[in-house]
Amino acid sequence: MATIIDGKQLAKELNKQTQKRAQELIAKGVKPGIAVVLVGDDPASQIYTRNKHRLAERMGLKSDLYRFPTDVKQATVLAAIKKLNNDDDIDAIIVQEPLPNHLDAVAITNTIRPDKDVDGLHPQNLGKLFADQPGNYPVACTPRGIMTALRHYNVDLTGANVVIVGRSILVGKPLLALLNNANATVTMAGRHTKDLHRLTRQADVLIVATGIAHFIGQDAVKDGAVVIDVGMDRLPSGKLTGDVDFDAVEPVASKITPVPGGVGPMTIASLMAQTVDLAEWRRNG
Ligand SMILES: Nc1nc(=O)c2c([nH]1)NC[C@@H]1CN(c3ccc(C(=O)N[C@@H](CCC(=O)O)C(=O)O)cc3)C=[N+]21
Repeated sequence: MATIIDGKQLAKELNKQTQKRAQELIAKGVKPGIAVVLVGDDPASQIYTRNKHRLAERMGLKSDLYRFPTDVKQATVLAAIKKLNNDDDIDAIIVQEPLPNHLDAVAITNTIRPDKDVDGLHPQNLGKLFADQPGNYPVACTPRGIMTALRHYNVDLTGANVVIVGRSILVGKPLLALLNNANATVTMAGRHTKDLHRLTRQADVLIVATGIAHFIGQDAVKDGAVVIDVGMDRLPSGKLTGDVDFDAVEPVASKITPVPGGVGPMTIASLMAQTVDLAEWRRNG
């Protein structure tokens, strides 16, 4: 029987603190603002966009959505970002991933002002993270939320064997840096990894971000492992599920995140916290 890592509850506590910090800023005449650029109709992005907008409004933050059709031109997206870069009411800019193939995602990312880059995707922010530089800079919200959850549930990372399955710039790569900076021994795996299950069975902490429903079953998990599921997948029935077969893995894990109610709410709570951080940092350094 594993301890369930209750991301929903933990997010609630974090959101309370963020709301308090936001209210203090608002009292000083600064209303933290977030702008979301959404292209097309990716289902995970739609869940994310809806939930974060709802929470931002509840916290009294400014939350703007810029929605474009799938066939939008590169120049239109770049112009929207440049306008947001110069808008003093906007502290945080998100460009939802995935972007359609005809858009140049690298050029788009590089256009976002680093001090408004709430996803921590700009090479300047990623570079600081990989160099473990001190100081204030944004870090991708899902990795930030996962680190908060691991800390809260007293998962000892020093010397731990951590295996990350999934190498995306939004989840896997920043997690690699954060965990490495926390003295874990990190292995990055992906679809090309040979004998993947033999590798995942060695993990003290297994983090899965593949986007493939129930990719990890009981045979892929070591007894007593901590299992973090970043997946946000739909079963043919339409039900929301994760990359981990929760019912099969929960009996062998020591701690495990559910989907929904695990990493997702922590991502959104981290996004709100980091939006307030950016509002403070941009004004006070
Ligand atoms: N630039 C960028 N940054 C992202 O962080 C990003 C992105 N693009 N594109 C899409 C994915 C997906 N994502 C989610 C975050 C939270 C939930 C979430 O709140 N999940 C709830 C779902 C509850 C419900 O069903 O509404 C839960 O897990 O409990 C979902 C999805 C962030 N992403």
